[in-house]
Amino acid sequence: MSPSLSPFPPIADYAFLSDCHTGALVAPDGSVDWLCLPAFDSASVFGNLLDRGAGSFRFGPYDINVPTARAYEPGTNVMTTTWHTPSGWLVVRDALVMGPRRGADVVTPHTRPPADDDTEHMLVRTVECLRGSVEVELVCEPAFDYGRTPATWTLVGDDDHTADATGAGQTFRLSTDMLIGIEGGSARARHVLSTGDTAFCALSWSATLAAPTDAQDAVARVEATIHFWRQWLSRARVPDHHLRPAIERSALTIKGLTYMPTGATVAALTTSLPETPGGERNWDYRYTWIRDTTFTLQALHYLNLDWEADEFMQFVADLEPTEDGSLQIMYGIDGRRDLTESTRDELSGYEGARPVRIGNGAFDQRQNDVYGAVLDSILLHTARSSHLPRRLWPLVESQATAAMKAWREPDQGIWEARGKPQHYVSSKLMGWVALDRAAKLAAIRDDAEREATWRAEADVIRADILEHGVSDAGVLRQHYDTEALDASTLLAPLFGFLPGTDPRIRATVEAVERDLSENGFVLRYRTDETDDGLSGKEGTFLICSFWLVSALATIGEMDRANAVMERLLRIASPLGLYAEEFEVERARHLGNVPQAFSHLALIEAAGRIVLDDYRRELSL
Ligand SMILES: OC[C@H]1O[C@H](O[C@H]2O[C@H](CO)[C@@H](O)[C@H](O)[C@H]2O)[C@H](O)[C@@H](O)[C@@H]1O
Repeated sequence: MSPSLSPFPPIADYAFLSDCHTGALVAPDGSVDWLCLPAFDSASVFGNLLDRGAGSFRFGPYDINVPTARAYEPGTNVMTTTWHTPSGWLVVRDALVMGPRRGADVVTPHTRPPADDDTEHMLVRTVECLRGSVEVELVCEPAFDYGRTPATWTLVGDDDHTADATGAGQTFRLSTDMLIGIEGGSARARHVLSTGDTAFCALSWSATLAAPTDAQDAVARVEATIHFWRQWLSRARVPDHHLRPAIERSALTIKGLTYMPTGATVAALTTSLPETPGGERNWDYRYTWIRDTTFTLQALHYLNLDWEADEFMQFVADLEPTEDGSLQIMYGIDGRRDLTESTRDELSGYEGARPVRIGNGAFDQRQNDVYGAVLDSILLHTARSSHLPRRLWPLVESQATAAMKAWREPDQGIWEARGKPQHYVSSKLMGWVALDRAAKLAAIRDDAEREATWRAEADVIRADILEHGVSDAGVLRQHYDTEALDASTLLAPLFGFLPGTDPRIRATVEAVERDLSENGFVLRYRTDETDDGLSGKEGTFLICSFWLVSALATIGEMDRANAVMERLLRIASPLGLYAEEFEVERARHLGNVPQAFSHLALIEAAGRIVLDDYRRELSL
């Protein structure tokens, strides 16, 4: 389907709202095209993102679809859309409501703020007419269970201001100060506002279905949400630098991808936004990857948001391991282990990209980097809090033991290739990270015996990589049986496997920059050189481009690092968001959005540019 004729808005045009239980995507025309209830990984009730008949909720001026301006309320995940129509001006504000923060503002990084779980399970949309007179419309057309079940509407009370939508065993309530009419599966309202008039609508899905009583109440809830996000952000230490707005938007996005009840984070808000336009590289990212989340923790620690990271450590410590004692590579946001993948073949997919996948078949893959990711986080946690919590020690032992057993084996690698297992260099180097960090943790515990065992194994892994994983040109390669490049080898300097002064690191960074880049954006690998078990060429991978910034900083090439960073800032979405990939030819975002990987790597890259030494700042 030609993008110019596509009924689907570009991926980068969506605004992201979150209440840290679920999130919504709002299209420029004021339509909520993605919302899963009650949690990130629940079935969608508004799924227009993946099929134009799978549910939407529009609120905005009647007959005008292109807004004048869209922006987040500064320092928040609350959206403001300004509309200029032939007859006047409107401002709409959209928020997934967070309740007021009670108690004193907490300043120490390790103290959990009080009453933080104040989500109201409610989407509130307010409108004010600034000048003239404008007709506002509301069209709420849910389709439960990823579009399978249209809503049955029931008016509540006798004033036509409240209606319940039911389907697939779920009910939510629509409340508004406009008069609701029911037409089949949709609830509709239209109302003319004049200068100074306000109106609101709200969807609520908590057990009580409590809703705002009037527009003033609705505005107060939006204000409370603004206050919540600003208070949250005020606790982050963000460098005073021109990168500050990008760091702040990334911090707010990462927090917005966190599931508050457990502290787990989702890799992205969405499922099945294609990595290859019209292709099969469509994945469900609404789960918690150990790798993605432990990388996120680094970013949170860097921002001084240690208690957020502490929550996740508790989540990891409580996870149910597999039969051999190791962790899965990913879990549900509630800690569940089974994420069996299925397809929803009745959905068209975004711009025809099929299949739409629910669940993720990678959940039981062998990916040997995961032990290093966990142990690096535990060391970071220990360094930041100046002690190694006793309940984490069994995890250190089990992950180090698993890494000792696993590192010699081939695996699916950090990119979760669905092809033949290989001896991926980045998996081996994360194996080195696992045993290096385990040895350091044993030293902190005065356990000389384990320290010596784990250090000796780390040395063996390092020697193995340097013998089998380096090409004749002195460049780290993708796996032991190929000359192909892979951007994940940039992790070598970022995790301290070799220093930036080592010629092999310089050669690797420069090879990726020169041979794995398109117009300065980095591919994770070349799909024509790598059998990942899938068809189609993908876009450049944004985390890899941010890694290049960080890696260039480690080899002292600050001008080049800055140049790549500035290029990356220029391709951010108009609201400062990043999807997973960027297609250079058409200058568009691809893949799931917003993607934690991209935002957390932005924070690390910014940290390395601003500080020159990110890990020193992390006290490692
Ligand atoms: O490319 C194939 C794989 O793509 C997805 O994995 C990617 O996303 C993960 C979550 O951010 C990330 O941890 C991984 O490194 C990426 O390659 C997908 O989830 C996999 O099922 C798929 O095989």
